[in-house]
Amino acid sequence: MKILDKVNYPQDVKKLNLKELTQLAQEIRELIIEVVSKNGGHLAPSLGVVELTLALLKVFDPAFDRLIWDVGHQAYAYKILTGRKNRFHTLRKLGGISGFPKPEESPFDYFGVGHSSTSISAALGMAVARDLLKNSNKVVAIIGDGSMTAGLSYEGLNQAGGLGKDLVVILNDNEMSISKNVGALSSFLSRKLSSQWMIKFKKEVENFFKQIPKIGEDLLNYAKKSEDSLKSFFTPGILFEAFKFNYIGPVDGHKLDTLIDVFDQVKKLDVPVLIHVLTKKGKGYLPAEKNPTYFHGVGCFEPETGKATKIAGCNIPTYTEVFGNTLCELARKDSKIVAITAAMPEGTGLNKFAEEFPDRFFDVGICEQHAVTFAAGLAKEGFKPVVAIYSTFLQRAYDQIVHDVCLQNLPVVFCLDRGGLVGEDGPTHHGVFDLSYLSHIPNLILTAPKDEAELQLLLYTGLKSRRPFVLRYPRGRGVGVDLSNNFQELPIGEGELLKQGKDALVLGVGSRVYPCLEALEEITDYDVGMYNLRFIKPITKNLKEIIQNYDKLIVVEENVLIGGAGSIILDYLYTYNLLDKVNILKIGLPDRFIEHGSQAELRRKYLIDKEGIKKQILNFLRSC
Ligand SMILES: Cc1ncc(C[n+]2csc(CCOP(=O)(O)OP(=O)(O)O)c2C)c(N)n1
Ligand SMILES: CC(=O)[C@@H](O)[C@H](O)COP(=O)(O)O
Ligand SMILES: [Mg+2]
Repeated sequence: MKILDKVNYPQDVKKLNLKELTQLAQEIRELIIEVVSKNGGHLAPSLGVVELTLALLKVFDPAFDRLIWDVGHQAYAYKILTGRKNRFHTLRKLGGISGFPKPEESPFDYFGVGHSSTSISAALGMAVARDLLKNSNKVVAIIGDGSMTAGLSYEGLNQAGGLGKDLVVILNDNEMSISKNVGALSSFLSRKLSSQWMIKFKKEVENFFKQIPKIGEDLLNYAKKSEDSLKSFFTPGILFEAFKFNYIGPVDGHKLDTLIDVFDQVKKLDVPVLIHVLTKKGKGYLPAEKNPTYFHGVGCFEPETGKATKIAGCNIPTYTEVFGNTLCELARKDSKIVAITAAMPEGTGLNKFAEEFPDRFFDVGICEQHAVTFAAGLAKEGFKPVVAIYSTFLQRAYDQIVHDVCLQNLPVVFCLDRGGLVGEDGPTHHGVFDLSYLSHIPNLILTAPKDEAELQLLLYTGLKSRRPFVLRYPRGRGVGVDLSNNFQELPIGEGELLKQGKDALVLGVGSRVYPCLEALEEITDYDVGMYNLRFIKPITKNLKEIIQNYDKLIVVEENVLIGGAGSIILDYLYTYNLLDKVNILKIGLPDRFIEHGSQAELRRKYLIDKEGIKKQILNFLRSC
């Protein structure tokens, strides 16, 4: 019988002895590999913290203590052991369990996460609340070394140390972000002292002092007393002790007995403690251990080999690939082009640029705010920075876009991948707000290519414009059009009429243009025109002429309706006193957080796929 068969909740874990826990770790890994090989997901991060999770649940009680995972992409074992073992096969499926801790899903998921580096601040808030309420629960934040590169983490550490609160921070250090971790902190953290080195060093110091006549013994005793401070000078402890955290570590994150002992000791303390745990990303599954970057967030694969189970016959490039290749092509002819990512070179497609132009590529770590202002500094000096950050993660750098780039009208090009519904990552990751949070910023040019070829032209245009310029494009493959090989600038603020029609005009945005065209092909009762609204800002300057013959307009976008392209068109009609002459339908996403599921399922459910668009257009035209 499997140990896992008799384990459903943390209280079941507490009953297990070391041997049973070790067996359970193996069984949990097998379950995670089996399910993720079918559903996709964050395999390597989750495999790396199985022992850490077991030790946490052995010592702490998540029904009483607050356990806050940072990002939460590594919490699969935690989900399995907190009542969701029997639903784990629904991971990231529409209607299934989320790939991230989600309070609506379980009380054990105490705080919602998905964007990195929030755990320490949230945990500190809970610790302060606990003390104000005179409660006695422990509060534990579990944060990775990559997430520790974000400034927000230090804001939390700083206040926590200042307040001196009873707070536990567990630093899960696997020396990896998605790619190899970057920055001074990463190299500082990996200054791990091998115990052999320390023992040899101490022996030599002892022998040295013993040779000193008369005072040697006293010096040796003094040295022994100061050994701890000497040691902390060499270990990363010195950094965290500067924040008034009591540093413990580094601890082997796969040795269950050690972890349980350390957690038991720490549980008795009532001061800020940081436990530095060393783990291996992908632990226990060789393909993931060998390639933790690929297996950080992976699609379906064959468990036996780790090989991706490819979607048959699909060789259309992704928007990401087209962006990365095109930027390399442009950078070969323009040495002023530099590229910036916030810890996501592979995800944004900048990995090829990094290989070809290592001196002009910058991975700043999970530091989106810094990335934007760093780009502004480069732009100020005449460079042409391209900042590639997912739409959802750029939300974190809103003020830097306003204050450091647009107000100074600096030529920074922002490439927002994952613009629109992203699918299985769900509400924390859907890039469905960018048209709303960017379109009101003065000086900013905001665009959405209808296909991968237009992405190339807009990227070229953006770099030529020497203006703050945004391209937003969807997760996934292009539509399969031929790519451009001779770039020409697109006129700023001009869209393109794709189809004549006399009864109504559809204004499509980005990824929705082709589904709109396909929908119009099936609408035979009406003669509906189609316009590609490739510039959301500045709105098409001759729009008045374009729409003057229509009394019905339909705007279609993969963005929330509030503040999106449809709102901008409404403002436009209001400004030119056209509101009473035109009936307008806005098709987009509702004022709510969209759940996880496949991109196709979600687009279908929220009526922004071809069928949904067709249905909404017909209902609208019939009602007019
Ligand atoms: C604000 C933000 N930027 C980027 C990401 C994308 N992201 C998710 S996990 C991750 C790396 C996290 O590294 P680490 O904290 O060390 O966790 P590990 O995967 O190594 O367990 C990144 C960059 C994110 N979730 N949030
Ligand atoms: C956990 C996290 O935030 C990233 O791993 C994200 O899931 C990557 O998304 P893509 O899979 O779209 O690159
Ligand atoms: Mg890491």
